[in-house]
Amino acid sequence: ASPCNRPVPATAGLSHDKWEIDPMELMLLEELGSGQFGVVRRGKWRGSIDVAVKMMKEGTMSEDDFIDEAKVMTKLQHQNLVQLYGVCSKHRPIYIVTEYMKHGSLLNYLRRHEQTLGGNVGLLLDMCIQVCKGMAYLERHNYIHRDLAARNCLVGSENVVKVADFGLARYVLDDQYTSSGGTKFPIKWAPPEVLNYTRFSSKSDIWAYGVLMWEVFTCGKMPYGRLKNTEVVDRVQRGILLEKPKACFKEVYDVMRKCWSHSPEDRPSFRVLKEQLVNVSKGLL
Ligand SMILES: CN(C)c1ccc2c(c1)CCN(c1cccc(-c3cc(Nc4ccc(C(=O)N5CCOCC5)cn4)c(=O)n(C)c3)c1CO)C2=O
Repeated sequence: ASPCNRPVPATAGLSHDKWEIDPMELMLLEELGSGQFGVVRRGKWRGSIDVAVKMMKEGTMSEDDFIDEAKVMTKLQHQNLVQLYGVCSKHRPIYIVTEYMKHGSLLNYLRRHEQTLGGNVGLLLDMCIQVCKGMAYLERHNYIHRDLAARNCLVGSENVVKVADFGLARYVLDDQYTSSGGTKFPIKWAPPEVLNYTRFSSKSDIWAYGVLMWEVFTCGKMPYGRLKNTEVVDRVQRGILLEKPKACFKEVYDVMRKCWSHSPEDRPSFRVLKEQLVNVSKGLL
């Protein structure tokens, strides 16, 4: 019974936020690298579950807004999305705890395995289709990634590819990253309406997805090579597109070009794109 002798509601204690992870249940292991928010380490949750733990560096993230959003993000569940398990928000720095992907970023994986991947168009196309499936799920849930690129996808065992860090761009405090004039803004993955009005949508994710396909079929080359951001903006505004990668069939390049239609309405949805890519894949193999 409670102090005032009123019966204790059966739900007491269960209201503990289920996206809140008890840091006592986490064992931190080696460092995996560092990103926008600071160091990320591998860890074990409840002794056996492999996790990655982002330890939020002070001043890098609008934490309260993120903690609110975390409730929504834990509900986004798909085999091609890196799962958010929860947050440790009762201490500072806060931790973001996600599924662990043992081969790291897709970009580094492509660069490291260019010799074996370069000739395997079927595998490259399959990686693109996996990312498309994850993005189609986000699109269905009206969730915009805002920074889709090979560097923000992760690779697990058996060439499983998953989309990571979706939606986090909204919580970055570094305006070099958030403003389109900033040095860290992903200009090379941005469509005209984002360059001009920072108007993000699932159709701006589609443009970025086209660039991701180009990254995959070039095994991790830098789009537009060493061109300066101002030169890339000028080309994109004038409708000059990335060239066809050598390893790429014309059908696949035609899909990329559709993703780079100048007006968002002319770009396909991820739902439509997935059907097209699966058909191309059946046709080629
Ligand atoms: C605002 N935006 C878009 C953000 C915000 C934060 C981040 C990112 C974007 C993307 C980068 N990033 C970040 C930083 C550091 C780690 C992770 C990161 C790295 C993982 N895995 C691995 C595994 C292995 C290796 C590795 O060392 N190697 C070398 C040997 O051969 C195998 C691979 C690296 N990472 C992993 O599973 N997660 C969930 C996150 C991540 C991804 O999460 C962030 O933390």
